[in-house]
Amino acid sequence: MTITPVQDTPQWQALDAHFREMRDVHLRDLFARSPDRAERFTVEGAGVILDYSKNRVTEETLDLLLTLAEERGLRERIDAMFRGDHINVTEDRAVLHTALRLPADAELKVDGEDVVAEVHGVLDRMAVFADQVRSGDWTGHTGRRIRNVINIGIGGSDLGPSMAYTALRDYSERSMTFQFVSNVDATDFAEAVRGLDPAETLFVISSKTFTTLETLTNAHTARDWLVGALGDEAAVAKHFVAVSTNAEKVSEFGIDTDNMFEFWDWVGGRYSYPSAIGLSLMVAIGPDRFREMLEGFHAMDEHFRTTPFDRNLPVLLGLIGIWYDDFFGAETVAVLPYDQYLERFSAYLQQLDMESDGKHVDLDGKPVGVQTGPIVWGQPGTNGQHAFYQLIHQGTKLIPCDFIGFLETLNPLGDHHDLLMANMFAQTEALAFGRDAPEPYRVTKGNQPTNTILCRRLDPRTLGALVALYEHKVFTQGTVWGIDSFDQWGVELGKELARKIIPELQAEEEPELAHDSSTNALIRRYREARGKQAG
Ligand SMILES: O=P(O)(O)OC[C@H]1O[C@H](O)[C@H](O)[C@@H](O)[C@@H]1O
Repeated sequence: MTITPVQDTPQWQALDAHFREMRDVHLRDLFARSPDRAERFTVEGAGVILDYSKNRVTEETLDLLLTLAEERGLRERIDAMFRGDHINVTEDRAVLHTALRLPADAELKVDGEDVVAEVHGVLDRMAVFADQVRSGDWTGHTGRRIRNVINIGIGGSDLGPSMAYTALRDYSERSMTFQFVSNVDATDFAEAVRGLDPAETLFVISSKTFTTLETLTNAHTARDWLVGALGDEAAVAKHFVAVSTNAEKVSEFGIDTDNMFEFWDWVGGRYSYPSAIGLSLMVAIGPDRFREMLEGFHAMDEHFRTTPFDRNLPVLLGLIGIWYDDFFGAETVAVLPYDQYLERFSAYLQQLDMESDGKHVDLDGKPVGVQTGPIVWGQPGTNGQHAFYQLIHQGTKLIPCDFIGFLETLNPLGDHHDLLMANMFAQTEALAFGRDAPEPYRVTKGNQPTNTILCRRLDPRTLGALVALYEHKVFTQGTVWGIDSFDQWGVELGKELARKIIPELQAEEEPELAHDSSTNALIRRYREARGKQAG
């Protein structure tokens, strides 16, 4: 494949010229010029409304960005992804998270396999298991019903289910507890199990590869905790289930593959929570709600696949992001949900976006000549307003923001929701238009761009649509940059070095250290303290 560096395309150069005309244009003027701007720059799809009018764009900007997307082959790439082509080139894999949410009567064959039948086969098994646990039919080793579910996993095998569980807590089984242990720091496990009765606790060991250091360490610790308390190795069968693509490693660990829920190498870790990786979530919210969530994902998938780009939410979100990232030089994007249930949403998006588009070479392996994926961050509103918003309003940086809000609340208490939403609307207004004042320190210059994303209410369907919106935004951007959004080689070096350092920390004899002087000294200092702690 030979891909033209994006900055060498005439469309990019046209955008560059246009940027020089646009960089000092104020949102005040853009709104003054066209009274129907909000109407023209609002689109809706899969139950999600996107008002992108408070962005520093004109119709011309959008035309240029849309032409760029077409020139970069976005249409063909979307079709290739949904078809199951091996678009993850460095790992030679299909990228088919969209197949996880196809309805049962859909058809998709990939590499000779009927993907839809496989997906629904696993979903049905998950549903049977989830119902058994929820109803108390699945009992622990001593016959007690399961009251606590702990998912052990990290990265994509943790962030999706934990974010979605938090987001959908209102729909979850309140008589049970759900926890997510990820960090290899023992504190994570120790605090999760504090006060829990092992006889009532189920561990879901989630790992695509089943080789991840953190997850296997936590899984072994969990097994020791459980077997130590119940006094019988056989207890593992009733208290451990696995979610993985790697049956061999699962049985090596000691989990019967009858208690394993499968997914496939065409599901990337950070795209995996609509697969069996969502098992703990399904136990929490029940199979019906889980399927509604998949319908929401699918609705946004279809919107992305079939809607013309000028009305396509993920495409617009992606292209507007590129406008700031590459032309205005914005380094970050803040995602600010005005809903407490979405408190983990930006942490989830960090992996989705930064692991996907944090790349320095294109599909041909040549250095990318432009900035790729942004730094994603954020906190739920209104908390952020009393913390970091000051910098967005009056600092020297350009920080594009996505505001996410809901027209209805799940907790209608007094006038809380009016106050919450008033704050959200006020922020986007203040950021766009600012305020003049005689004292320089009071001046708020405005012209800070925002997207407003509105949905009716936070339910499983809406959550699915929102996640898919961001998945496809990331894909749109990766396609324009010409990078592989589906590998993550950058995480390997640190893992390899850690594997080398572990025995150096643990060796009885002083090891020969061949790192740089800083790393050597840090290791020696740690060994010294470790020796003292042991002594
Ligand atoms: O699911 P696992 O195989 O345990 O992988 C867990 C995570 O670890 C890796 O380091 C990757 O960076 C992530 O993309 C992945 O989600």
